Amino acid sequence: MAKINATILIIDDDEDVLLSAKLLLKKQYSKVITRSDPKEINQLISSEQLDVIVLDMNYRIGFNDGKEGMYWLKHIRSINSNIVVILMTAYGEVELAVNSIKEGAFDFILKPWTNEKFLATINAGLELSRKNQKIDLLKSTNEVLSDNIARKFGPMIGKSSAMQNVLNTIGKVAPTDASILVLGENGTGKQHLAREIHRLSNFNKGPFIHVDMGALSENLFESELFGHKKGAFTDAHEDKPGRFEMAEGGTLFLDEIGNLPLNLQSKLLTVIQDRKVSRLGEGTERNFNARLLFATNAPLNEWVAEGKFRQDLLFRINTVEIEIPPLRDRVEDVEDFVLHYFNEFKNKYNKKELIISSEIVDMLKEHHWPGNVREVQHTIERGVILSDGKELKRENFNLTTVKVGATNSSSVAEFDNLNLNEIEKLLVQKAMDKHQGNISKAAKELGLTRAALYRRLEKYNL
Ligand SMILES: Nc1ncnc2c1ncn2[C@@H]1O[C@H](COP(=O)(O)OP(=O)(O)OP(=O)(O)O)[C@@H](O)[C@H]1O
Repeated sequence: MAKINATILIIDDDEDVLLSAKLLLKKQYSKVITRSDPKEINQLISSEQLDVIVLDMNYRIGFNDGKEGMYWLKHIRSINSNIVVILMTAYGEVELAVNSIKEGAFDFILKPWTNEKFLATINAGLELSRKNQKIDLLKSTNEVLSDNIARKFGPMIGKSSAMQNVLNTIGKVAPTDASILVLGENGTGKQHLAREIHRLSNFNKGPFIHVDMGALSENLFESELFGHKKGAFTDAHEDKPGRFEMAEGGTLFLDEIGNLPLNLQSKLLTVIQDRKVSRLGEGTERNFNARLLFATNAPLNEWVAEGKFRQDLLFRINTVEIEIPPLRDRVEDVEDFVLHYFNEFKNKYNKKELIISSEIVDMLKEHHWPGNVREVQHTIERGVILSDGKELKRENFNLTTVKVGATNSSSVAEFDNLNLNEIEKLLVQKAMDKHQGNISKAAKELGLTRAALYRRLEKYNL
């Protein structure tokens, strides 16, 4: 029979005990170390990858109060709480052993032991030790991934007075527990701001969990947000935590909150009020402790009046409301965005010699940017890719939408008599025609996510 790959340390001052334990365990496990003096623990913990330590409770002749065993148990746990400690105790010291479990021992083995029970206890301990190690690994992986995502979002750009006001407000509210509702058109940077609030908050050591309500189908909302128990519905093949649980100790960002169906709005309200969640199909409630942030580009106040959004929920989520102005209303920021993305993409596409003239920057400053910052990002990326000389040229950009200030341009005339919704509909239609219904290409051109474009197609019946 193949041995289990594990290192077990046994410490007991009785050489007979050590010998018989070693004879039994070495048939099962790849490495079994025995020591009679617990003082060697420190050195062994640093030199060996220990999975389980089996520790006697008493070491000095005549002493059987178990104090030494308890001391070493606490000591091991303070150095590495992933190592599973199993205590060995003689008949009559069971009460002591039970106390040791309160101090973090995994279990105890009564001397003299039966081999079967001894092995079963060690195997169970080993399983826990493996789980502890896996959790540690996942925590580290999670930290690296979160860091990578945060880097992808980059620095906060916005020297315009409008953005300075926004940043000033978040500086004040980020360290509080207040729920924040971020408003703004698509691509204005709502998620970017939510991440900045998380960074400045007291929850910044925890995860940032983003839920795009616009991308969830109606029957998935509940289980995504609150989790489910195995068997709660046909596809629930295993227990699964919801996003509320995943955000524990961090921030839960519910994006496009306006997309939450009415019946779930009341459930969300109860969860936020009680700060408790229960998984679908499960009776027990779990407390949650996470910062809640919300965002939408929907006119929630109008929706309340139309009965599409619950007023009590709106009051709960908008303790502080922050509106990010569209980019056309903070033209002072355009140049910084252009240069930021220009540097990013010329590095990415290995065009380090490429330059951008002030004429091109001025041209870009005049553009209306209906897709806001995301449109700048995509426009510059496309421009850098299409450029072939040393300098970005006008023709590398395909700016066909309204130009601010270009009063005699035909595109302005075309939009002159339309309201914002009609212009949006026209732009969406144009992009869809141009790309023959290809959602990804049209979304990219408009500076929208696919989900955001789908919502508009639905809204305008296109
Ligand atoms: N102030 C800013 N500084 C730097 N980058 C920004 C800023 N605002 C937005 N961005 C960048 O613009 C892109 C779009 O921003 P984001 O996804 O936060 O917008 P959004 O309002 O949440 O969009 P949507 O409503 O479509 O979900 C992201 O790449 C983001 O990093």
